[in-house]
Amino acid sequence: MPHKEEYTEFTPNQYPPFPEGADFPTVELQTISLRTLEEGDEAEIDRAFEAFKSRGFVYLELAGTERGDTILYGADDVARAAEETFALPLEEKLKYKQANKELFGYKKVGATNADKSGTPDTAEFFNVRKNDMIVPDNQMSREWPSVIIEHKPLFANYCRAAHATGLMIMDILADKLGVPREEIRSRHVIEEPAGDHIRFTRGPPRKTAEMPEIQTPSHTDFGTITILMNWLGGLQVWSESARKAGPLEPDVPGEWLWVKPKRGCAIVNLGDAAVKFTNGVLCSGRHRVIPAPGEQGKWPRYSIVYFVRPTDHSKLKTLQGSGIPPAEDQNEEGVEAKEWIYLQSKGLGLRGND
Ligand SMILES: O=C(O)CCC(=O)C(=O)O
Ligand SMILES: [Fe+2]
Repeated sequence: MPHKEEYTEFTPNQYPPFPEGADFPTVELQTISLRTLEEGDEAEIDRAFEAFKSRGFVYLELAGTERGDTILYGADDVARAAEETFALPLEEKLKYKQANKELFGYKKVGATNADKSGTPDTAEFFNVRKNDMIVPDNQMSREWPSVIIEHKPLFANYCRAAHATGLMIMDILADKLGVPREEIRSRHVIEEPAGDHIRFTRGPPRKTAEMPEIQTPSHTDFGTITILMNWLGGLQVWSESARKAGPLEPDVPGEWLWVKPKRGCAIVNLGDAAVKFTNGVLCSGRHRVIPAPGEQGKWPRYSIVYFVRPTDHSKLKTLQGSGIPPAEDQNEEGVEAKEWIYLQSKGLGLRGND
C-alpha cells in the first residue's frame, strides 16, 4: 500500500498553545527526569515514589537516554501510522475489531458508554498487540492491516523502549516497597503473552465551545504502568485521588483538572494492577479525555498510549514487602491477569463494537 503523501490531521507543528487562564484549571504534576532516574539519583527516585503514591501521575522527561529518545521521537512516527490506520474505510477497520475477551484491535466511535445515562463516547482506538509486534509474522496471534505490518519494526522498537521504561520504574517502586525486584519483573516478562499494547486514539475536533462530548470516559487504567504521549490538551484528572473509585463517574467530591501536554515529556501513570500488587499503597489516578480546549479544539486529537500489563497467567494478588500492608487475599490464589483485565474492562460500560 502506498504511504500517504501528506499528513493532514496529525500536524503538531501547527497546534496552538494550551490556553492560559482560570477557565482552564490545570493539575501540577511532578516532572521526573528519566535520565536522572536511570542514574540512580536518590532525590529523583524519592520524588517519583511520592508522586506515584499520591496522585499516580507524573511527567517523565524523556530526552537523553536511548529508551527515552525512542519513545519521544518514535511517538510522532507512531502517530503518523495511526493517521494512516484511521484513514482506512470503516468496513476495513471493523475487520480487525476487538474479540475473544481481548482488547486488541479496533474500537469504533461510540462502543462504550461515556456516562451512567448511556451517552456514547466519541473516540476511536486501534490497539496494537505488543506480543505480535515483537515476533516474526508467522507467529502473530491475529491478522493486522497492512499499514500496521509495514510499520512493525517501528512498533517493535517502541514497545521494547516503553516496556523497559516501565520495568525500570517498577524496579524503583519494588526497592522502595521492600519487594524483591524479581517478584515484579517475573510478572512482566516481555516475551510472555500479556495485554500490553500500543493504543492509537483519535478524537474528533470539538463541535461547540461548551465541549459536552466525552472522547474517553472517566476511568483508571487496568494495567501496571501507562506511558502516554499526547500533543493537544484534552486529558483531565480528577482532583482528588481515590483508590476505590467506581467506574464511569468519580465517587469522591472534586473537579476535573486539565493535564497540559509538556513538550519532551511522556505522561506516566500507574494502573489498577499496581494498586492491587501493593494493597493500595500506590495510586491509579482517575482520568478522562474530552476535546482539546480553546483553539486547540479545532484539530482532531491523537494520542499514543503504551500499557504495561502483568503477563496473562500471572496472578493478581498483593505482593509481600516491608512497605506493603498485609492483605486479606494472602491465602487466595488470585485471579489471572487476562481474566482480571477483561473483568475491569467490562466494568467500563462496553456497548458493543459491531
Ligand atoms: O488520550 C489521552 O491523552 C489518554 C488516553 C487514555 O487515558 C487511555 O487510552 O487509557
Ligand atoms: Fe487511560
